[in-house]
Amino acid sequence: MSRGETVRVHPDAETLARTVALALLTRLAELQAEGRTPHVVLTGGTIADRIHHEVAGLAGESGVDFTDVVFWFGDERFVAGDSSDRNAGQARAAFLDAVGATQVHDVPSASDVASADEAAAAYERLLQEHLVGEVDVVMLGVGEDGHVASLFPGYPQLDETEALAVGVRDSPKPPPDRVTLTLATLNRAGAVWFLVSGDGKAAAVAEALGGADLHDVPATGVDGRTETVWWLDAAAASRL
Ligand SMILES: O=C(O)[C@H](O)[C@@H](O)[C@H](O)[C@H](O)COP(=O)(O)O
Repeated sequence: MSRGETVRVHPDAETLARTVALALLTRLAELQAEGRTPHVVLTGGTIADRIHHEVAGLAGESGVDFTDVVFWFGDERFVAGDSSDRNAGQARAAFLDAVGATQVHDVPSASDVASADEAAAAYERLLQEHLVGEVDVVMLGVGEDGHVASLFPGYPQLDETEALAVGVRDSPKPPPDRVTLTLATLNRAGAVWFLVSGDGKAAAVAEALGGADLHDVPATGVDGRTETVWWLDAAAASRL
């Protein structure tokens, strides 16, 4: 395990989602109390969606000013802007609209630009323009194959060292065309939170925490500068 890496196990997905939502709201409130504008990188996926809904339910009592939080996406499915597959659309529906977030940086869609590479280049420019300093919290779902964002085992994007965001073709998880932040960008975060639920992920979690090669288990390649937390339910932790 890296410096500052912790594992937090909760009995089930529901408790996990509620706990992560509360932790996020607490972190945002603390950062704002220090006079900072928090930057958060969101992820797609099922457990993230549950967490997002919990955030919407709990936001009112949190004291967080969501107009003063900047949201980014760790990856995006390269589909039409109005597709229900878009991580951005799902996050808006789950909580961003409900909490009144106004600073949400979407990855350009297939309705805006011609290719995932073009969308990635545009997102990189946005990051360069609006991301001063580091991201405060990066949230990452983890696939059964150990992928995070759209960084898949054996794929060349894992070795990208210059670009902040890159296009992905032939993704093993549909849809095939995607945009992802690179490891270099994800590793600029103060806190990295892995969000993992279900026994289908147990082997990937055990391998990542066991120090697998990042080309085999991409989650191994991401570490927060001050904190890396594996938020798990009991099923995802069952092989630890
Ligand atoms: O766009 C996506 O699909 C993702 O951002 C991806 O990295 C996701 O977070 C994991 O695949 C976990 O997804 P599940 O929680 O649905 O398994």
